[in-house]
Amino acid sequence: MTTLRIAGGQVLRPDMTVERADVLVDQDAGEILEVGVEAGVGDELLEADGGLVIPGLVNGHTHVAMTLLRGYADDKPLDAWLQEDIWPVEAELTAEDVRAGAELGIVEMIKSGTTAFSDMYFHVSEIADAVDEAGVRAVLGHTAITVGKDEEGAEADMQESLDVALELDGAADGRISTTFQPHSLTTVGEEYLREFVPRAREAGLPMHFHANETEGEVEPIVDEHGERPLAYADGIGLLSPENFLAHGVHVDDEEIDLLADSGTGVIHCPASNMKLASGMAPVQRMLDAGVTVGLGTDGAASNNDLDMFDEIRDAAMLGKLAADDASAVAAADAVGLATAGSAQALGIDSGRIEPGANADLAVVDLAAPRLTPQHDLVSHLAYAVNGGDVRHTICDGDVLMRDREVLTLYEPRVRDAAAERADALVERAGDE
Ligand SMILES: CSC[C@H]1O[C@@H](n2cnc3c(O)ncnc32)[C@H](O)[C@@H]1O
Ligand SMILES: [Zn+2]
Repeated sequence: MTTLRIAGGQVLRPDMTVERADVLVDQDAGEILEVGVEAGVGDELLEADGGLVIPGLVNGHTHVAMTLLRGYADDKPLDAWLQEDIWPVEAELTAEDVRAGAELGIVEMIKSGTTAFSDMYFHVSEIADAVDEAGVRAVLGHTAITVGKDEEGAEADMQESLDVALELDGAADGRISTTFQPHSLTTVGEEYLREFVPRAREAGLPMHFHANETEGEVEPIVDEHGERPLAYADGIGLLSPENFLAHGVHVDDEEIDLLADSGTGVIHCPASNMKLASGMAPVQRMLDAGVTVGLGTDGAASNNDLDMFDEIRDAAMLGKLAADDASAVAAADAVGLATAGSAQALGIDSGRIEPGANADLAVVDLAAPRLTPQHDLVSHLAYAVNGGDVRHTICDGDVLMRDREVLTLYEPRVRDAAAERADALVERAGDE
């Protein structure tokens, strides 16, 4: 057994207390072995003096390759943004573009302490290769959209979502798991959901979809099906403990109960919801009802970064505004969304520093003037830390970033390649 000792720091425990401890990791198994001042010596040492060891953050919903479209189209609501700007340029994306965008997004996440992400996109084998090389953990899938397609095209897209999920599950030495992905309840026709959701369930595939993101998405479902979106989703078999939806902004009390009773996870994306003016998710009400709530950035084109510390702060701030209550979505709750909450929704054993859990960790350097004094480190994680404070990132027992240097991907090459591909992509789209 090869071991890594993360030594000299303070550690965030699952109950949100902080204690002085070392963390000993079994690098072969990729698991945490021991947490404590007496933790064994370790074959390799990672200095965490003056730092706080936290679970690697889990970005529960993103479109990682959309880093190429960061800053390409801003200041519009969801529908106009997708239809006028994003979908036309995405139609020009090549597999090589997706690879370059995914690598850029993964570097950004490693640098800001995120060790796992759940993604919805296409050219998924490119994203899987980037994940494999970078050493992070990911829940991947091909997203199917049937609106605007003939029957053959729609069936093929749904089938591809099933096939990709079955093919890539367990890739990258088990760091990749997969989901079946109908894009949303309005962009996939009912007949396709009714055909493919039972097939995905029979194949044992978890499902990931967008739902209840905007008010404008709720109305057509009520008009067409005579019920709210999540009652409709339940009737189709989309609600279950293995499945999770992104957004859940416009959910009423009955839908919150459906989510809690079915065990379906919700990935809250506060920055995207604010930027697209989609609305304010009732996060505190969902937590009070027992819904599993995680946190995600959504794509970099609607955020516009992949820093989960920003997302934690946004979740705490927006949660208070939504509840009209300054005690809502308290610091520890917001940190919990980005760690245990997302991990539970995604079905991965990360997001907690305990023996037996995945050795997915980040070390936050507490030296910045911004982090002084240190009355309450959980408060700092929620309200004052940013991604630039992360010193080391570890996933599956391997050190991916040491002293702010990413070891698995060469950052300057990744940056240059992505910038070049983004420019060429936008030029191609402009020529259409
Ligand atoms: C076909 S891959 C996924 C698809 O989703 C688009 N997308 C990005 N952000 C959002 C969002 O907030 N709601 C719905 N769809 C979104 C992305 O551009 C891809 O086309
Ligand atoms: Zn999304």
